[in-house]
Amino acid sequence: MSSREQVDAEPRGLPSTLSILPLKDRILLPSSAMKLVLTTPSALALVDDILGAAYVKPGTLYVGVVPVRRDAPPSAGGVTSGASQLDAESFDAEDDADDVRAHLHDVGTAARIIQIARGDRPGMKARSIHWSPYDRSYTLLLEGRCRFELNQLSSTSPFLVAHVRQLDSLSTSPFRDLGGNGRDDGVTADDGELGDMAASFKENARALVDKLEHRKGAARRLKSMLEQAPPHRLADLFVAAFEDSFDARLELLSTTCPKERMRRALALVEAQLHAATVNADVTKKVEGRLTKTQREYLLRQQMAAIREELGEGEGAGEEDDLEKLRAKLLDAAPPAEVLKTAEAELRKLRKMTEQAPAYGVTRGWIETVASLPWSKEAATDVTVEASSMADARAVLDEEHYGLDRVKDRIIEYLAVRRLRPDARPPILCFQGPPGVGKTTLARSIAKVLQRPFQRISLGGVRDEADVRGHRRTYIASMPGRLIQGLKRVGVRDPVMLLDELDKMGSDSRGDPAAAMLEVLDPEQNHAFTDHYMGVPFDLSRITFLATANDPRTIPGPLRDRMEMITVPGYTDEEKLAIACRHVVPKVLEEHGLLHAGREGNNRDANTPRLRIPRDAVELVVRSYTREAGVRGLQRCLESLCRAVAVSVAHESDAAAAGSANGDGGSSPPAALQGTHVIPRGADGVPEVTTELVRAVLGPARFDSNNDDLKDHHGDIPGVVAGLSWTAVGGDLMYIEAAVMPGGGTLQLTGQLGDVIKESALIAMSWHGAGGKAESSATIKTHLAGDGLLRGRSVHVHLPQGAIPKDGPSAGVTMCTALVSLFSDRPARSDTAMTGEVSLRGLVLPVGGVKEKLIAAHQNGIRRVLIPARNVVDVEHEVPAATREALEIVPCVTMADVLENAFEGGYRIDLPRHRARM
Ligand SMILES: Nc1ncnc2c1ncn2[C@@H]1O[C@H](COP(=O)(O)OP(=O)(O)OP(=O)(O)O)[C@@H](O)[C@H]1O
Repeated sequence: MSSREQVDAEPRGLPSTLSILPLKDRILLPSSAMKLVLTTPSALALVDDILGAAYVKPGTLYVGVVPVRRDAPPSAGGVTSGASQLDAESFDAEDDADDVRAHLHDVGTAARIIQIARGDRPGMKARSIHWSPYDRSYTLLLEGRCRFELNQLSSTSPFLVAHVRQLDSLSTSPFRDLGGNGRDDGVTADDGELGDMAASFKENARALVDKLEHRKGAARRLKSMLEQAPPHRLADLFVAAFEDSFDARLELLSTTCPKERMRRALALVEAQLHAATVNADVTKKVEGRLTKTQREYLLRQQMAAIREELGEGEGAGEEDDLEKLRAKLLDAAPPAEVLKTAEAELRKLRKMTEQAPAYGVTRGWIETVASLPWSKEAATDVTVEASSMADARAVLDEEHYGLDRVKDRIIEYLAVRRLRPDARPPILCFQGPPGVGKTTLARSIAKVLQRPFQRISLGGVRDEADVRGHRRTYIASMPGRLIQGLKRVGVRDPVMLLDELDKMGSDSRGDPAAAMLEVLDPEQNHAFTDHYMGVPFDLSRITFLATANDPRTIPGPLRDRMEMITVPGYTDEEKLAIACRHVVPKVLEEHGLLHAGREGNNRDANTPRLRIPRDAVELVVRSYTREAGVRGLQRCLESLCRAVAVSVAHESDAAAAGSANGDGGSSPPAALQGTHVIPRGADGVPEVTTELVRAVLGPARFDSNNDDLKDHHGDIPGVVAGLSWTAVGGDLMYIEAAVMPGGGTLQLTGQLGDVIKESALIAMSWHGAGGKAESSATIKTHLAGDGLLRGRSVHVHLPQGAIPKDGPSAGVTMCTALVSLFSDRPARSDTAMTGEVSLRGLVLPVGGVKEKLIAAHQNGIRRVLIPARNVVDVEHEVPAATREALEIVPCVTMADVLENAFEGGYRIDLPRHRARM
């Protein structure tokens, strides 16, 4: 603003002519103020005229503000910031005063000019080159003082001037002289009817202002104004403050009778009060009910609606998303009952905000339902065709070496499935030591059945919720492993392997085995209800298989539901064959040691970049692994591959750089070579020699020459070779017995389970006479009678204390060790034994004979004493090479064992030799 002038003087009455400011779309009421920014030529001329007057007469301080009729030409009226006005020049130049008058209303407001400020035209650039006299503006602050009737226009240029007739009193200013009385309209403050109406109006207005007080700061000011204003001003004051609509204001402006005005204002204030009361009540109620999240939701919805209105379309995004989810849900085609529940949840979701805690939970649940294979099945529902039985066998043979009996059993299983496709197949459980191919056999079955394969690992599962899921109310709850597996596999009829079923435990968090019972029970599993899902899923189309290392630890009821198939451990020869045919190619491929295709060196695809000859594998089998399966062997071969990889990778680099000299061209530089120099065969291909095996794997881990007990046990009474079965397969184990100072007790050491401890007690109490009634000479009575137990105890130790041992099959070995101890005769060094012993000296059959005999064979044992009833297993299970290498002696009683355990036989009556301490 370049200048500012304060114009201030009080007039006594309105002059008969007034300069007129036509105003479009807005109405200035008496008793209210208005700011106008004037930019049109006529308005500028009007203000110029006021300012240019040498003597400012009181009458010139007024302008007449007259509303423009709605039907005036649209071009009429120049809009400026914060104000709109009619530009008199915008009327057709030909129009005479009467035409211009016709566009204006009959009643206007005489306004006192409170302030005039000069400025640039809004939107003008400060340094405009083409300045025009109109590139400027005036800002007027006007105060409405009284109504006037607009008569003829006396001039239309350069601005409008009109003859006017004052309608209201001019003497009171609502802003300065609130207590004044208006006179000239013939109304007095004590006019009875107006006074009553004013009182009632004030009461309502007060109540209204109270209701609005907390929203509008101005309401408080208005309240005091209403209290003090004379009755005939009340209506104007109120409408100016509360009514924004042009029509309502125009109506009041046009109502010249003060009583009529008051009547209208009274109706208005009552209506406003009613609306405000209802509004306040509703708001109160709604606010009471709305939680913070709901309020957020409401606001978000409004925001979404606004965005939609603006065409930003983001509001539709979430809806689209939920629509997609619904489509996915319908696509999954769950049973009607499940669909109904899911749809209900979806409806709930639509009413929630994304920030609500329940939103994620509900959405996660619906997504899980939508991604489960409720009706999707594997592409081929194979009931193995007659011709494909041979194919099935071929697949099994191709992927697994040996295991003929296991494969036979699998083929039988497949054949029954073909003949009775509708029957529920038995659940096969492959039991055996680790790394013997149980998992891969299950995979082969899936391949034969052409079904997707899914492995569910149950090792270490202690919580029922792992199987059956957590209820949705838990934080971070999710479905159990079964449902998760189904979600991953994507069909409802996969082959599902329950791996390591025996490693499932149970604790305070429930019994997962019980849940597993339901999964495997054909009577129940068609409606398996996961806690998280809360709706049943039909598991009956799944082909379940299971694996276990030690089936004894599978709970009885679960074991009864399955058919156990033993996958025995391998002999060294079998391991060698498996390694050469399956494991070596596999590890070479995994380490990038097969040529991918024709390369610069002209190698064919899949020719190895590393050769691992049979003697190297054999060395690994014999000296670096002691296991029933081939997992440790595989790990050793992988170590060898890694050691060679550096050299081969370097060779590749060199070949790429064009400096290679065939395969055997360049050796890695010293920095890369590490500690191993990789030898090459005659054709230049790197080769794993036995020396390299020793260099990479270190000293032999299982060198039998280091075993002192094995070397010397033939000389020591009380030390006997037993054959045991552990989770890693068969093993040869020396049991040592000695007499120690003590109180006549039996002491056992070597990480033993309960069953083996019982066997030791039985061995102690065993009737030395082989169960004959006439002899009561048990070992214990013998020891006591001989005075050997006086002040002494027997100590039996099973070496390799780090390995847990349990089971009854050490019974005969412990008896023999005690007899050897007390008879002071060493047992035969070439003989090992296994068998459970009864209290009366009978030798009972045991498990794991195949692994035990293999272990005996591998450890250079020549004779084995086994329970007579296990002979049949030997014929079925034990490889011919092992059978032929061993002298197998069946035993019925302990007498038979002792007869064969000592050089030159053994007579049953216990000798009274002192045992060596
Ligand atoms: N008879 C076999 N023929 C070919 N490969 C075999 C044979 N037995 C085992 N393997 C190989 O040994 C590896 C280990 O087998 P797998 O994982 O199936 O053992 P597992 O018995 O399931 O062991 P775990 O009890 O620890 O799960 C696999 O790579 C598999 O190919």
